[in-house]
Amino acid sequence: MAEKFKVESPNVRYLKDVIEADYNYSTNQVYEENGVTKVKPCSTKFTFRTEKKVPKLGVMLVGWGGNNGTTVTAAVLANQMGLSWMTKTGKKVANYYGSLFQSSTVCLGRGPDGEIFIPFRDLLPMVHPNDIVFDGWDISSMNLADAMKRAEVLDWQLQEQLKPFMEKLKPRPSIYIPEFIAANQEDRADHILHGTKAEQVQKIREDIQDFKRLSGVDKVIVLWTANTERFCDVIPGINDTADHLLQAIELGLEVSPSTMFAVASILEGCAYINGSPQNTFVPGAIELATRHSVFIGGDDFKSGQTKIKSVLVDFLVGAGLKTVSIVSYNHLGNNDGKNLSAPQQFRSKEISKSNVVDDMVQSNPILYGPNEKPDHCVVIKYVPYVGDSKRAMDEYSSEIMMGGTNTIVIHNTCEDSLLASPIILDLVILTELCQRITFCTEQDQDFQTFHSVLSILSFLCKAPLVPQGTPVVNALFRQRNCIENILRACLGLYPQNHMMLEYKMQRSFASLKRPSKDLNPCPISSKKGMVQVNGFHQGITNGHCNGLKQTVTSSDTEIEN
Ligand SMILES: NC(=O)c1ccc[n+]([C@@H]2O[C@H](COP(=O)([O-])OP(=O)(O)OC[C@H]3O[C@@H](n4cnc5c(N)ncnc54)[C@H](O)[C@@H]3O)[C@@H](O)[C@H]2O)c1
Ligand SMILES: O=P([O-])([O-])O[C@@H]1[C@@H](O)[C@H](O)[C@@H](O)[C@H](O)[C@@H]1O
Repeated sequence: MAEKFKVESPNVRYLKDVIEADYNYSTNQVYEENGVTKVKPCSTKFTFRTEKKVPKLGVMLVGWGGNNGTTVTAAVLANQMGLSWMTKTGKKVANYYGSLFQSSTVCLGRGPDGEIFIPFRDLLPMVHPNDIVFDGWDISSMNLADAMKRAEVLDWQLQEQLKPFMEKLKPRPSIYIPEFIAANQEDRADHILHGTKAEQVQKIREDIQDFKRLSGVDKVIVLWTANTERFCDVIPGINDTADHLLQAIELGLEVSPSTMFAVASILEGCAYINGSPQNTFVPGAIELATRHSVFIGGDDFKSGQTKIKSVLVDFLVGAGLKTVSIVSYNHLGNNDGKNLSAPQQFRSKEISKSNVVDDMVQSNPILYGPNEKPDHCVVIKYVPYVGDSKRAMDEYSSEIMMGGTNTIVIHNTCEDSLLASPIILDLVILTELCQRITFCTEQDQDFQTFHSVLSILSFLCKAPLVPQGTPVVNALFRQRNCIENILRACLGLYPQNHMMLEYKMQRSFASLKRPSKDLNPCPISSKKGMVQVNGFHQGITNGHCNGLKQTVTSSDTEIEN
């Protein structure tokens, strides 16, 4: 596929199969010396390689018959076919709103007419969601059309159009261990595998092989969007190492269904993503993924209430306002809410929803003493009538100057599955892209992949899984910038620093005119040429051109706008 744009740089090479880019990775190392805090700017030269060929991607969903599984499948089919449908508020058209890659943009840079934005998905060759082939498993035997109806997420006119396609999709029988999810899920479980744990893991592996063979996809990614499980105890000798975990499965000891799926996926060389909050990735699973150089990621889609929290608290603490109380309440009536009405399953979710402000709080010792953190209360109630339309109510109280208090209250109603579905797409598309990226440094010239624990997925997860000993970042825009800047680095492009110095100087250096072939396309220094407007030094006020002709002259070029 032809590139959407070309980076004009001697550091970027568009080769037959890869885009190769040299990139200076700049950081600032801080250390104490003789009681003095010292900062040392450092730069490491990376060379990135991104394979240009986008594969045919297969995605196998665990929990395919659930609200998220049916909704994301239906959304892709509707977009593939360009469906539209009538509702009481008028015509609706299939789209991918809520997807970082499909519906947000990145700024390439600035041209004579201002900043140039492109769709995030155009930054590097990526899988388009319309091309994804779905398959999966569910403990419920319902075909996807009936399951979509059961989910009560999508408008009926759309469901009617999709029914002939969705009813052909049938989940594969799955692993069911009752004590890991709420007892209220039992009446749903009519489609389960039997046999030993080892036999069930083997069957899941065979399912993956079967899907690959029948669909002709080039690669498969497995994603858990089944119900939230209770946490698993990490037990030495059982799941603390890869070998112990494999042995525990052979011996039929305590291993959760989600971890069994993870093992099966890893052994099949398939990336595995956990969209729920339970601790699927016990140490043995992480070691196994690392041993097999397979990506794993999670935990728990960051879709609504928590996403807002990871922005609002970042803003408050970053603005020097001391958030002292956070209460996050929500009720919903879908099957997820029903499963979460059980204490152990709720506890898994409470943990993932509660830790999301830790990094922001710890970033500001002016406001917070050691180990001091805001009161933080998470409440989830199951109210069947509201279905997938989650009602979230949040209250944020912060201490402000001179003993004042600021309280922000938010009410947020949304179809939970319509927030989660685009996140599922972003998770698998970003994971697949990362499988095509390798890099080396001047000091270590053997090309390597990202670490098996794919922490770049953090933007999409409530409880980011990161390599042991590395920092957990929850602040949403730091997470988003991480993704954007890594992808920009694969193109030799600098991060957006937002300094806009060229517009804050008395003697502008920026070449605002479209760089012609004989002009040095890079900004050029100017020895003279104050910003003059008809002889007067005048800026542009309030973002509006003052209507006067502004001419900036310099030794090499004349800029006129
Ligand atoms: N906004 C969101 O919807 C959102 C956000 C974050 C996390 N999540 C998590 O995503 C998961 C799915 O959410 P949902 O709304 O689709 O729930 P859901 O209950 O509608 O779907 C879950 C599906 O998993 C199936 N299932 C349960 N155990 C299984 C097993 N062992 N193997 C295969 N299938 C199994 C169930 O039969 C059901 O069809 C939940 O864990 C939820 O907490 C959802
Ligand atoms: O992502 P988010 O909106 O903060 O959290 C959501 C919870 O509020 C909701 O109760 C639960 O059912 C969803 O699975 C999701 O986890």
